Amino acid sequence: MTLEIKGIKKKFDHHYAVDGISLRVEKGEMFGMLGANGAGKTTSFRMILGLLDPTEGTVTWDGERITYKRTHLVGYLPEERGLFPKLTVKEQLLYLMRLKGMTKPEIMKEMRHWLERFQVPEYENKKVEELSKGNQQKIQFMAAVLHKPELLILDEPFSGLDPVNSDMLKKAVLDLQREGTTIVFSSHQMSNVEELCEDLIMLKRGKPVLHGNLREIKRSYGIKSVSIRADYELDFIESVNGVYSMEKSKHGVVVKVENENVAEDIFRKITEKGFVRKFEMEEPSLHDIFIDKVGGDADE
Ligand SMILES: Nc1ncnc2c1ncn2[C@@H]1O[C@H](COP(=O)(O)OP(=O)(O)OP(=O)(O)O)[C@@H](O)[C@H]1O
Repeated sequence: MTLEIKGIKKKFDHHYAVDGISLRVEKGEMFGMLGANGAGKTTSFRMILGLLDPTEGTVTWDGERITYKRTHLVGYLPEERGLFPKLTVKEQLLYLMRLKGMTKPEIMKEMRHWLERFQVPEYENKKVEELSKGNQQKIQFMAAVLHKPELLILDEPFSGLDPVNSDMLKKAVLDLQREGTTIVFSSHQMSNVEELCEDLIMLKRGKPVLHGNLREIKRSYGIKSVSIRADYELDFIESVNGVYSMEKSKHGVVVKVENENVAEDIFRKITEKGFVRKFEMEEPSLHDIFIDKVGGDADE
């Protein structure tokens, strides 16, 4: 079972919100979709789910388009949360999950399982409007997973959650992946993406600017960060060719360099001056890569 996206584009009026995305996500994979606000993530999700027709290109799950007849195979946590505030959690989930083809006993069993898991069993008969935003999100998440979808699309699942709830949800997402669910999610929090996904795509104004395996992307990414500590003045490093920036920290300096050769050059120069207490090269964080690739479009 594979999610296969081939050359999708979506044009609104005169501009392309999504402009040529192709990717494959294999069964059981966790895939990250990144981009600044307005980059085209939600529009892509809607096309994957068949809620929006692509202007060009195709999306298939297990070789077929996702039409309303196949919605029981997919789960969706939309960015704009869409629960009915006046219904109780139970009424809400009974309504939504029946649309996915589940029976009442199945829904009740799964609902109680998830309410226990999220440590809110007492919410069953509470109205949604009585719950905090974070707890409403747990219910919305349940509405995306109760029917055990094969493909799960999560649009900003961790936004607005406190660290405890965020971890709880992360664990749930990882367990679903372990059970074989294929998951595509978006997040503006790069640490979540680093923690969860193996492969990702980064969008800028609807176009992919990076695509592939996270570890591979980091390894092959030119810019590295070098942390240096020595017993003498290091200001001269700033003027070495290929140095992007230098920041002083409590224990030395952190230098961003164009590539490994520049780091080697710096290493040679400082060892000529005397004893080096620390010289450590780090791969860039996804946050750094995001800022570099998406640049002015990001409001992070
Ligand atoms: N129905 C629509 N009609 C016209 N323009 C739209 C419509 N939906 C989205 N857009 C535009 O398409 C672009 C991409 O929007 P989209 O919501 O997909 O971005 P996003 O990456 O999900 O952003 P965010 O991180 O803010 O959620 C934006 O410029 C948006 O204004």
